[in-house]
Amino acid sequence: MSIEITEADAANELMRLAKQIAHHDRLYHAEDTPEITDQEYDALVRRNREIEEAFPHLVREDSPSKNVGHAVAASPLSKVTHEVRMMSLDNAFNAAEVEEWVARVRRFLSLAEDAPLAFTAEDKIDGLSCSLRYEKGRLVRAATRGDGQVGEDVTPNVAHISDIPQQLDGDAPEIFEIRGEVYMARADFVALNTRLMEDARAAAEEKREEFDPSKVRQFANPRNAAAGSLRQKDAGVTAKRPLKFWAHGWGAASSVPGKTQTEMVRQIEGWGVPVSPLFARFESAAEILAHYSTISAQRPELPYEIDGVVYKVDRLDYQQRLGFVAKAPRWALAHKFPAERAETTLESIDIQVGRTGKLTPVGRLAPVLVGGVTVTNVTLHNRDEIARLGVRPGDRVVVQRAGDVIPQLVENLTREESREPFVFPDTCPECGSEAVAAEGEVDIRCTGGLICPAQRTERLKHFVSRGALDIDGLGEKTIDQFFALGWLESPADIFRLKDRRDAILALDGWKERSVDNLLASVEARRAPDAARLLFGLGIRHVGAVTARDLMKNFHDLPELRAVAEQAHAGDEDALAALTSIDGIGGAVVEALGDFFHEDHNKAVWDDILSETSPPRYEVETKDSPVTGKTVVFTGKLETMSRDEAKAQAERLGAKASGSVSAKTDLLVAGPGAGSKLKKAAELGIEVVDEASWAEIVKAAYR
Ligand SMILES: NC(=O)c1ccc[n+]([C@@H]2O[C@H](COP(=O)([O-])OP(=O)(O)OC[C@H]3O[C@@H](n4cnc5c(N)ncnc54)[C@H](O)[C@@H]3O)[C@@H](O)[C@H]2O)c1
Ligand SMILES: [Zn+2]
Repeated sequence: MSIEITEADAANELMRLAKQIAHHDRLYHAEDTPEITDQEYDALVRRNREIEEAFPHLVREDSPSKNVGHAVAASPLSKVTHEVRMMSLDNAFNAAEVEEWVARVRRFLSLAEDAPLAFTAEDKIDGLSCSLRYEKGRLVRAATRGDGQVGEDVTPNVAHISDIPQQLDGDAPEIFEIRGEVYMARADFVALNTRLMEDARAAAEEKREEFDPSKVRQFANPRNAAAGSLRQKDAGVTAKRPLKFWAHGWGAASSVPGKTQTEMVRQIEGWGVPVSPLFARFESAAEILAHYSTISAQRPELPYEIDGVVYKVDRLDYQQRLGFVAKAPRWALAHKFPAERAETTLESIDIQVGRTGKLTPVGRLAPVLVGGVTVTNVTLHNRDEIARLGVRPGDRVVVQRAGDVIPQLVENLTREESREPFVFPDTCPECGSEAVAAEGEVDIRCTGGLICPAQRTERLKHFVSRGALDIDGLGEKTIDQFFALGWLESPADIFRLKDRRDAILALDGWKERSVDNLLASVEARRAPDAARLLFGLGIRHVGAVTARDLMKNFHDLPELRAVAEQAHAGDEDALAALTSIDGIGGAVVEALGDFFHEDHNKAVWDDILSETSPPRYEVETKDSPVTGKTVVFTGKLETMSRDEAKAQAERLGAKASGSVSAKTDLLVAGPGAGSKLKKAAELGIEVVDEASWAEIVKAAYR
């Protein structure tokens, strides 16, 4: 993602993000009462990272990218300084990011592409990190991570966690600090919340007070429950909470009895400390990604919550060489499950005006990570959709994004019938023209047409696009810039850019060659294809195919306009001339009539035709065995659309018809052909399949 902000804005935003993230770190790590979801938090962290990557010299001393967790200064528990700093993990949200990490590791170690490189992979349990210091195999101190340097002493508390042995089995080194996660199983978490509620109810009854369930403090998730239960001044409270533990690493150690992560994890297990049952060793990126899929499939059935899979480079000498960046090891990566649904705040509803004048409401969201990408906007489609969801700025909403699908707003969590609904504007926010919905349509459109700036730039972009005039070198940014300079008031101005050669050259980023190339591609369209030009005007209902159908019948643009205007004025013959064309119906006739009814459209049209001279439109035909014959297509075509097949037939000088009759010469039948195929057989008409048809077409062009 590229960041498009000025340096001053970047510095400001980094300052704001540092404050915001520190605030949420405190609520989450120190108080176990997060105010925003993890997806919203992760989006803030991502944004911070992206800006820092774009402006490395602006990275702050107090940058969230350098800090782990939260300082424990205010904690009532005693403090423990970690001998070896406790770290966080870098995140990946998709396979590509994992592969990038593997490639980075290989580059760092200068490993050849085929050199062996093994990894471990295990589920990332959602609890809180805990360090257990064993001396001569005896547990002497347990501590939370805190800010990575200083944590809280929870030695008396872990005495109540049966997964944590007071004495290790077998031979342990002089000093060995086991690190892992204290967590709460899902069922225990649910039971705990239920018990907290019941206890509060009983207490209220005893005191003969009114019971208000909304005042009872319950835990938001098992992670917060585990943290809140472990970090208790009174270890007696911890004793009543069903906490568990598993190990995933180590810190200070007088000796390390293994050469790989795998050997070490098995050793720790051998000392009687649980490790993940899903821990395994793999030989490649593909294999760890496969394990990720296996674990994500099992996730719903696991008795505890996990939020991803952790990969580590297996060889400890490699880990040593890779070392650390900022706050995480280079040799490990957390591949997080991207939440496909996330909660956030709808901050405002903006109305955007499209090329055809359609007013589209866009929801601006507090940034949130959904499906692994930061989402800040969501389309609200139209007025009806806003009414259906009952959304207004300020509402808490659920956003969903699966795969590459664009994000959708699927639910409003703040539905209160009493509040005033959002009022959809009845004027265009761009030009102030009236905005109306046509009979029976849900979409609301600006009636400003080519005088509406939103429609003008969008129409210009469409005008030069591939399917229309196809002018190289006039990209969206250039159009926006030229438009802002007042150089592109109407499409015809494109053909007058040659008079601004020096002015363009004076702009940033333009060189003699690029200006000459641009002007040359404009000149190459002085005699444009009439159907493409017509399509380029962006008249409603006149798409590329319709534009071609119209031009095939009227051959030049002034003739088309004359007929359209006559039809609009009520001329029956003109109307019939239009509607007798295959594929042209009332909507097209009405749209053309409306277009030529507006003076500003007529002016644009005349202007374009004064700058260009499209040659008479003729469908160029090729000689072939089907020239002059009638062809019918039926069944499913696999390599082309029905429209394309018909266009091919026309270029070969054949007539494409929709029904089989005695006049039919050839039937092209794809799979699923039914009655037409039967009729052709009865009439003794030649039948070929799609492949043979393609051969006929190819032969004609040889
Ligand atoms: N909602 C909020 O306001 C808020 C605020 C702060 C943090 N958070 C959440 O907390 C997380 C960030 O915290 P973090 O910095 O501890 O990072 P993290 O939890 O994403 O990853 C680092 C931790 O993962 C743990 N872990 C679990 N399984 C592991 C394994 N197999 N191997 C190694 N480590 C393993 C370790 O304890 C390690 O410290 C994010 O998920 C974030 O969304 C939320
Ligand atoms: Zn408008």
